[in-house]
Amino acid sequence: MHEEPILRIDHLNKTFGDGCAHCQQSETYEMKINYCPYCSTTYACQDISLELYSGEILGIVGESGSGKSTMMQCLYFDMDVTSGGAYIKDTEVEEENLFELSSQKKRYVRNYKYGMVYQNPVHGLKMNFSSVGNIAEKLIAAGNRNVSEMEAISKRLLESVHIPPYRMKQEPRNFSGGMQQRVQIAKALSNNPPVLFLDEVTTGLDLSVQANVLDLIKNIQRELGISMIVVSHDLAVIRMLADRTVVMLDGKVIEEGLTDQILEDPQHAYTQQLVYSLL
Ligand SMILES: Nc1ncnc2c1ncn2[C@@H]1O[C@H](COP(=O)(O)OP(=O)(O)OP(=O)(O)O)[C@@H](O)[C@H]1O
Repeated sequence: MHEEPILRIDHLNKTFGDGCAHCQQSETYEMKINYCPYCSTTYACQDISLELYSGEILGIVGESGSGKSTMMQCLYFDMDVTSGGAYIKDTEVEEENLFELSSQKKRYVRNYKYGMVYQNPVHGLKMNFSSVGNIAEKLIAAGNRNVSEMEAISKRLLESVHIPPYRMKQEPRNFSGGMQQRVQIAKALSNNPPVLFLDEVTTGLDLSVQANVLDLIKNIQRELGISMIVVSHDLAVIRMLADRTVVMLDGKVIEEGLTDQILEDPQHAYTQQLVYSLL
């Protein structure tokens, strides 16, 4: 299945703070963790290079604070990177570093090439819009102006994530956590993006609801062949979804490989700990 990647991340760095003489010397003790106690700078993502291939689910696993969400937010242009590049297979922006695009081109990538599902639905949904209205908002951002067409697309998408028709005109703030996540997924799928980012989408949901959302994601991937980056601190979630897995610790990639391989033969001590905790 693997030829040219659909998305390539190249030496991504994201730092919160300006650094100091201590932490800028990269081999000091402090840099083995990602926080400098002298100047409070956090090196949230350090030299991350990854490839996402067409039709695969790439899992990113790591403990809280390892830099997973920061990486996703940089990719989705929610925050600026400190340095590095990202490249997507697309005729409009081929060969261009996505982080250096004009804001107009970034909007194009965000609206047509990417979908994002946040851990907290508040970040992905307008809680005072109806569910249909939430999806229409994304369609409008991509230039659609035909009201009846937008309504039809929205209803079809909501149906595909099992939102019953009588709830489609309701505001997601009155929905359960699992339903809110399903509306977010429907919204992220509008405009048929080739790449979907999912950040801890089942964290905080109870186990049976988690299982439903994970099944839904797996089915969507099978039916639509969308490439996905799925972030979770929970290796059980990654095991269920991901074809390949990347393990992050203190802002760095410490191990990557086929998910089965990582599970059967983890190399890094931290990965071994993660895998054994599943047993
Ligand atoms: N806006 C910010 N300002 C300063 N530090 C930040 C900011 N956002 C994140 N960080 C720090 O960057 C590091 C990585 O955080 P990040 O949220 O990416 O980790 P994570 O692996 O996604 O964990 P979690 O799932 O708990 O969010 C942490 O040390 C965090 O405190």
